[in-house]
Amino acid sequence: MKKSALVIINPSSGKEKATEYEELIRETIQDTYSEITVKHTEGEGDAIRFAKEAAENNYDFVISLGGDGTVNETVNGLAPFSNPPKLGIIPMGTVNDLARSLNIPMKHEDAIKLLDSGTETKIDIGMINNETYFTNILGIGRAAKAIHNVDSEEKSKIGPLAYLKVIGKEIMDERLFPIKFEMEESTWKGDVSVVLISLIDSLGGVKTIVNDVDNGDGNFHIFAFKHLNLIELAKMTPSVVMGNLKESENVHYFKTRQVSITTSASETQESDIDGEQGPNLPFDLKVLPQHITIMSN
Ligand SMILES: Nc1ncnc2c1ncn2[C@@H]1O[C@H](COP(=O)(O)OP(=O)(O)OP(=O)(O)O)[C@@H](O)[C@H]1O
Repeated sequence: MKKSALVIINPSSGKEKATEYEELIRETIQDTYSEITVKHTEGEGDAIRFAKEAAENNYDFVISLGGDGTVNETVNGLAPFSNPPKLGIIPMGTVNDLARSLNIPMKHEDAIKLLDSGTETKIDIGMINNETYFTNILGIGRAAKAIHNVDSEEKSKIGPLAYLKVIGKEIMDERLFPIKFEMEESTWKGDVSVVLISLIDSLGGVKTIVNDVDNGDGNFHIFAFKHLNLIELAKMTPSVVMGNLKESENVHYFKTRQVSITTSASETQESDIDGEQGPNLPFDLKVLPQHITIMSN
């Protein structure tokens, strides 16, 4: 049967090298996909639109070339469909959290090979208020934003400590906010400094920071930090380096498929989704278990 693939390229990603790989992708998948369409994004929202059109037109495969922002947009185009096309990722950004968590090689030629010879892996998708989707991490609180702005050169030099440094700057002026989690299993409320809700085991490009999260286990992993001041950060460093953050005394940890998150009426809390600005609280979060199939390693 004739199969069709759409290649979405963000030409601005990865030092503008994305378009160079167009031909190699065609050669790699043309035996399986007789109809290959290539579309280049020009700005925000294009990758969402292209992926949505592909799903509406019953494409079999959508390939996303770009950083986490482009992949997140592609997923937002595919996720509303009950049986979306398979997804391929060629990581071209600086962080590439989802690709790292799926062992997709950072070397582009190797990642392209997987489009044909990789293993199909089903991943969970997080759904916010029935309209926004994420694959990696949702952050709430000021320090959450800082995490995604960690310098990539520093990350490769000093690993997870690069995060502590950036967060350290942000928390000189720590401000706690009230939060309430209403889960299927229980309700919890308290004052926190920052909340991270993860679907994957890689955070900001460092794969070990949350090392017991299995992408595809059907759960959100919620880390609510009581404090992010310098003393607590110093105490937490071993847990962060070892990837067992949930054992830290400074962290309230919850694992759940579904959660409503609210703050007090007088608070406005912004969020950060997969490295991009997300909506403000309140949230109704649901996991769509193993909803998207990705070619991985
Ligand atoms: N042709 C284009 N020129 C400039 N920007 C674009 C273009 N197409 C899409 N964009 C923008 O690129 C952003 C996504 O970039 P993405 O995160 O994928 O790559 P990156 O910034 O290289 O990666 P990273 O964030 O990992 O460093 C989106 O905000 C989108 O608006």
